[in-house]
Amino acid sequence: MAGFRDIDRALFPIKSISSVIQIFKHHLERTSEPDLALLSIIVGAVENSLTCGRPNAPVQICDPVESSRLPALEYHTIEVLYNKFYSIMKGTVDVPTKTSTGKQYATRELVKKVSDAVWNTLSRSYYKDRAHLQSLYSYLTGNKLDCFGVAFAVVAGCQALGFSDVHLALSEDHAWVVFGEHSTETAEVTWHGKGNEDKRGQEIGKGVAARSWLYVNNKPVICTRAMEVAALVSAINPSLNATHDAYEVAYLQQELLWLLYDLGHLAKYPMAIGNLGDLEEISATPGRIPCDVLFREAIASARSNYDNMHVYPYTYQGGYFYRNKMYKEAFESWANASDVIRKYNYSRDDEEIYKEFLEIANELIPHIMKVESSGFSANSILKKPECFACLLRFYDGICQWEEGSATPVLHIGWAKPLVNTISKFDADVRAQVNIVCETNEGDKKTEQKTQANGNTNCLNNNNYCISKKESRASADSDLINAIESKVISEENLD
Ligand SMILES: FC(F)(F)Cc1cc2c(N3CCN(c4nnc(C(F)(F)F)s4)CC3)ncnc2s1
Repeated sequence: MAGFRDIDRALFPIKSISSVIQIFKHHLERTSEPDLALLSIIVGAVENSLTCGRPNAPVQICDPVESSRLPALEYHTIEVLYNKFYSIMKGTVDVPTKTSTGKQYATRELVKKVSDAVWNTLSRSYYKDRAHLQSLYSYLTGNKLDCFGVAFAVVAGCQALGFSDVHLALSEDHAWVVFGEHSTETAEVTWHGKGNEDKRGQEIGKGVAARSWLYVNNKPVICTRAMEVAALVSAINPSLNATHDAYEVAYLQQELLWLLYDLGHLAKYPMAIGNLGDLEEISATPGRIPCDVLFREAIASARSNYDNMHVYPYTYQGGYFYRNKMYKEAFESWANASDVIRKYNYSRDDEEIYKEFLEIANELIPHIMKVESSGFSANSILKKPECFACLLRFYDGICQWEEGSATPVLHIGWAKPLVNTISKFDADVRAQVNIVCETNEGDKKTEQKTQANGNTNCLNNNNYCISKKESRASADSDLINAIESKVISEENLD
């Protein structure tokens, strides 16, 4: 059992962010296995003291990184919690003594027992989506964990019991574990969403559930120990309240993410790179690559490691472009996000990404239209056929997401902003967009059409065609007719 090393002790009492970073550096660079429980307790304690601490404590105006802005974190405090975690795990799981053959692999029963040990020590009822419930500090001092926190606690518990084969598997909105000699076994260990029966102990569905975004088409992030450290660092939540972040906690998270980035542990973790990009946009670190490069690296990682089945890398990038008024680029990112979601069937477990697309379609794009149509600049996106093409690709992806799904996606609330948006583009701009339809035997391909006047725009050619009759149909009237007829039929249903 890893536990405290002398060098960790030497860094206590923890009085500054930089000593927390030193402990992580030590665990990542000079140990065989970073101790997940120890690191989670430490950052949980720091986050708690700076975000949930005594509200009327005297706020010292000083450099939070080096000074004693942190209430001193005593070694003893951490040690008590660490030993408590270890005894909970040791107590509820009768681990067979090390077999003569040495390496022992976890079994489904063992994983389920550890999940039960965590599950049965959570307090009865609490608001599961609250902030600061992700760490072992929250678990050990308040018996509260969010859904990610339970999965993380199970992996940390298995590590404490000596099962180094149990690792965290992460989709964009769920977490589970892999284990066994070849890490091919999978098990649910936590709940997902509201009002869903948990499936703890079961293996990850291969059937219809696997086609939903929630399980990212069996392309989850499979963590190494160091990537599990990256997950706990990503889960650090600097928010003080709805409008303010605790500066020191955000700084700690940003520095730890750069430490992990430099060691190569974010290379296969697109969301962690996106988190770092968000932090860099807020407060750029001198001498570091700019945030827009990080968002592009996250996309490249998802494309090369996860068969481009992840949506968030594109919505991280789209959000960045939107906040920086780079609307043409934002449309491109959102169309690319839509090209990912079109490959899935929509299921009831996919609410989180549904809300993401709904906000883009019904809040962000209408806001851009309003802003752009108030100005008269010739440079307006309303004059750009490639912007219109991206919007059609964006909406088309959502339509195809719905096709073949048991649950509908679109409803009248989508149609009004959609029609309003499309009608903001003049007919001569719209007519410059070519929809290249797939011939029946064609496979999915991207056709790059070159316009008479030289600008190119493309629509990923998928099996959703707006008009089969001719490949140069002016798309929008068919699309609007199609949507209006759907809306009318829906209204008749109501
Ligand atoms: F484990 C679960 F169940 F919590 C699933 C995970 C979520 C998540 C994450 N997130 C979720 C996505 N997220 C986003 N923040 N902004 C996003 C975007 F919409 F701008 F793209 S996506 C915050 C960080 N960041 C690192 N790792 C993970 S693992």
